[in-house]
Amino acid sequence: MITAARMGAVDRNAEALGVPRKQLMESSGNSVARTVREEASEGDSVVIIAGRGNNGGDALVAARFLDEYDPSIYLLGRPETISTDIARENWEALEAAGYDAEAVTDSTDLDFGDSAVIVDGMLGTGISGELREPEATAAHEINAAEATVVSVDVPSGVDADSGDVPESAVEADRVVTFHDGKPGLADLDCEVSVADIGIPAAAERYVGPGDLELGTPAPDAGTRVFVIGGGPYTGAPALSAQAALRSGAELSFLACPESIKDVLAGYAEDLIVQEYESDRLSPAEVEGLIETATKHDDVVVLGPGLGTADETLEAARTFLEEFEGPMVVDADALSIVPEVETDATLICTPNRKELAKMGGPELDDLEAGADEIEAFAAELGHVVMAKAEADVVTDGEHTRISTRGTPGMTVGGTGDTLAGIIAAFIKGADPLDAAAAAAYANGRAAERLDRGGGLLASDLLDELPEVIWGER
Ligand SMILES: NC(=O)C1=CN([C@@H]2O[C@H](COP(=O)(O)OP(=O)(O)OC[C@H]3O[C@@H](n4cnc5c(N)ncnc54)[C@H](O)[C@@H]3O)[C@@H](O)[C@H]2O)[C@@H](O)CC1
Ligand SMILES: [K+]
Repeated sequence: MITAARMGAVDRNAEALGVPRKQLMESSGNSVARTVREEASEGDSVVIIAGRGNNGGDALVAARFLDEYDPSIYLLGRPETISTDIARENWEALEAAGYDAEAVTDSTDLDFGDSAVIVDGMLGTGISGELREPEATAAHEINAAEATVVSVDVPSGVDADSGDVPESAVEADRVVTFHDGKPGLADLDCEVSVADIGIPAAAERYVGPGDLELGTPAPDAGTRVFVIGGGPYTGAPALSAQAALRSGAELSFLACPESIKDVLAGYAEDLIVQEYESDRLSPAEVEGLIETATKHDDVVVLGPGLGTADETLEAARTFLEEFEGPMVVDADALSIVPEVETDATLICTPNRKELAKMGGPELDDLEAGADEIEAFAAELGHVVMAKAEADVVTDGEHTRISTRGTPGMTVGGTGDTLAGIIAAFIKGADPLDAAAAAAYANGRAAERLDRGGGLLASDLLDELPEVIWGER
């Protein structure tokens, strides 16, 4: 099953792989025509009703594959208002080739005659709200006709994600949906078939610009990120906190020992540093940290630079068990995740060594071991983002791989920037989508900068907004 938003992302990834939407539209139209041929007999008449979006574009393509029925083609609305280039090009192709194609603005002009099959290509996944005119009346007429109704992708009006069926929606006999099943079609009382339209498997498997678009939050998401890190180290938490800001977080707070407060604050004036008394994180601090994070509805990054002192790990464990909000767990805090019982959403970001230390698979090649990582995430009950040349991100059910990035990223600190980006992306999002988008952004930032060697994690910071808002 695939949601409309994810479908849009996969479709964009396909385009980046060299399979443009217009090519997919050609396959979609062809597969609709195949179903029409199953329903129509020789000499039957076929009517095609196209809306002004890509759903209509699919239907217009189908017309070219149905010459044997000499179909009557209706476009709902004026051709100038067709909303996408590829749909318009398919309309113009029909006109140029002399098809019986007519634009109607008043649906009462539709004439189905004694048609055997009506193709409903009015609205697909781009619908919002109740059907408007001329679609509403057209749907009414379609439902009143005797013909077999073949709907393109979804019966027009039905919400492909939620399954909401407004009263005005088309009642289909058959639906030809594309690439994968849609959750909103599961309960419909009609025959639904899934057509393979030639989207490469890599468009789902490997993160691309579509994942970035899907996983990037709205600019007004208002996320406050709270990095709990530092003690023995200072660079790591500062990189995470700054990466979160560069990725759209509204505020980045850092909790750290008093002894390093000035060092952290000195890295950037944008960081807000909240100190605690002891030299490293210890159980005494936990209650106060949870209170702060809960009060501000924070996304927490736990781990960067914390060190592995027993009392620190004890404190991290209590934090993980008691804080209920979303958390990115990195570095030293990772090893305790398997022992922790929590309903909170954790995104764990281990490298190869940390993955093994968590009890996960020992792998040289993460991509080759993606299934094992997926099984480990399922057992763990959290999202795992395993980092190496290829990053494997999985929620235990679905797995995506990021091959973005450069060899220069083996430099220290690029995992800390990644943790900060995930934190900025995660609020209200599907954690898998957020993590996949973050991996893409971090890797792309490096790709844009790479001059062969000498990359610094801090170089990525400036580049992140260019990638996230420039390329999405
Ligand atoms: N995403 C993909 O990978 C692919 C999508 N394809 C097709 O593209 C469709 C989605 O296309 P679009 O995003 O252009 O959207 P649609 O074609 O579903 O609808 C967009 C049009 O409907 C109008 N509209 C929206 N709400 C309305 C309402 N309540 N009443 C009347 N009109 C309304 C809009 O103004 C716009 O003109 C899919 O359903 C599918 O058929 C295929 O071409 C193949 C690949
Ligand atoms: K439709």
